[in-house]
Amino acid sequence: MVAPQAQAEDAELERSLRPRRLAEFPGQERTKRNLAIAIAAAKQRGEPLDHVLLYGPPGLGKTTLANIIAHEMGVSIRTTSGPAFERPGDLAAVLTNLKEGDILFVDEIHRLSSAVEEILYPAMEDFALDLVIGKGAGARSVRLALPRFTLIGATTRYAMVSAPLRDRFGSVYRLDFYEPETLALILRRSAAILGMALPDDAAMEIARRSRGTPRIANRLLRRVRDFVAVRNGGVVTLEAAREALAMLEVDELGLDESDRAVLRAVVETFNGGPVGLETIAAAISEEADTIMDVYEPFLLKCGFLNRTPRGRVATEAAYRHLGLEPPRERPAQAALWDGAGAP
Ligand SMILES: Nc1ncnc2c1ncn2[C@@H]1O[C@H](COP(=O)(O)OP(=O)(O)OP(=O)(O)O)[C@@H](O)[C@H]1O
Repeated sequence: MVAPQAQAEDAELERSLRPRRLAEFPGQERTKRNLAIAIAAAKQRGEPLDHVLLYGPPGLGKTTLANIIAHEMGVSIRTTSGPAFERPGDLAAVLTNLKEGDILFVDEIHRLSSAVEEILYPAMEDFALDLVIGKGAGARSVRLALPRFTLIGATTRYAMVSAPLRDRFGSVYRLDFYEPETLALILRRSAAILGMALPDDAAMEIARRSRGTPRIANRLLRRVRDFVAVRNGGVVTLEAAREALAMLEVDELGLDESDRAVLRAVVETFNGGPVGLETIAAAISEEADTIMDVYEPFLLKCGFLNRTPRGRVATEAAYRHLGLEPPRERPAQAALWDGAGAP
């Protein structure tokens, strides 16, 4: 329920709820301020915007921001993702089809293969495509000019974007989890678009339980709407919102059964850690990547987990959240590090 990745049922609604302009996009103030200046300057010079890298956990608005940038610049956007490029030729075909000023949005850019990345370097730096014609001794390289375009890359794994690729982005922005007040604003806007009356206290209640993530906030709003349609004559109240969220087993911090399973594994199965990610993944039959991208960032933010050189360690707050008494002897946490690999 609170998985921040997009789900099939989200797609259509997400399109209708996506803000189209920077001014309609609440939150991420630092990123917005910098982007607004970069966009205005590029427009003034009549040049394409410098390449932009956006990173952060899923559902925080990377795709939305890419579309907003295109809209604000008044250019077209071509959306694709890292794994879609199997061979260098796939990327070359997309690049040669761009028009001057267009935006190429590559989601999951950390998943580009190195052969495909090689094509991207001269494309980003010199707007050129280097083609090798022929084989062996007779092979020669030909340079084709490309239209000047803007690459917007998005990733949930900044540390997995290779250094040469990272260096070619003119600006890099990290998206942070949203504060409940900002999510409440987003919810009120979504409710208005959906033609729903949403009292402030109910908006705050849903916001607090949305794991700091707009995608989850919008999804919970939809569930509350369904719930009140059946149980409360279509009227949203704080009580009804609470009841709906309790039925979904989303707790007061927004943690769902899967988050709690990760915490319980560290606390109960591995005595509070330190324990490696792969081991936690095996214990709860979940992909290590999913834990790293989806569950762990929020558990770190809540202060329930710490990353140490020897693995993940549960904090006292994690024990308390699970209704358990923290042990007296805690594992040595002197060598804490944040390990996220982010600047
Ligand atoms: N600041 C915001 N204001 C309003 N809605 C937002 C905001 N950020 C995200 N959303 C909404 O949340 C949903 C998910 O956003 P988006 O697809 O941009 O996230 P993402 O970071 O690209 O996720 P992913 O990494 O999974 O692709 C969309 O419906 C979007 O409208």
